[in-house]
Amino acid sequence: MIFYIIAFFIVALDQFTKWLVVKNMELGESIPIIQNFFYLTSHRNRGAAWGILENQMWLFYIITVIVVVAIIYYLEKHAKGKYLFQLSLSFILGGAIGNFIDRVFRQEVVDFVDTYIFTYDFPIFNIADSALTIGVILMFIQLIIEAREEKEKKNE
Ligand SMILES: CCC[C@@H]1OC(=O)[C@@H](C)C[C@H](C)CCCCC(=O)CCC[C@@H](CC)/C=C\C=C(/COC)CC[C@@H](O)[C@@H](O)C[C@H](O)CNC1=O
Repeated sequence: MIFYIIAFFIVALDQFTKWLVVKNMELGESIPIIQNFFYLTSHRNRGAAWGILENQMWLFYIITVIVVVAIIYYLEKHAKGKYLFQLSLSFILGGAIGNFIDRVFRQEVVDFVDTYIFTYDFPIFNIADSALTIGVILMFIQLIIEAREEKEKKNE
């Protein structure tokens, strides 16, 4: 249950920050937070990461619904007791729902985190993307731990 609450807070934080950006910033406006490193830039994306599959909204609805159903199924059936796995699923769930709300009500995703990693202007993203990426990383860590445990069991 706690993991649905985590997902809810991620959605709430994501939607609140996007609302602030839409309400207080012009499209394309950029506010330097840390010169040459971190800016708040009001941006919209009609695609997925790096703007791929632009305007394929139905594809995004289908993928997101599959992702959400799969996560709830795993949280209920296979992730009991594996807290890192459950945490990764709640982060991915929150991120997917956050961007889904944008896609349904705005037909585009609001992005505002604009970082320059060295000179490369990394794609502008949002809280939902961060939660998705953190969730994906945590899931990889969980899978590596499980693979190690399997190996140790075999070696015993
Ligand atoms: C993060 C997933 C993208 C997110 O997927 C979603 O919504 C999911 C729930 C639904 C999609 C239809 C399906 C995912 C397609 C897979 C994908 O895309 C490969 C992802 C790689 C990823 C490692 C996991 C790298 C990093 C990305 C970025 C940096 O993220 C910190 C760039 C984000 C900016 O391009 C920003 O404009 C994106 C915009 O906000 C819309 N966001 C989405 O489509």
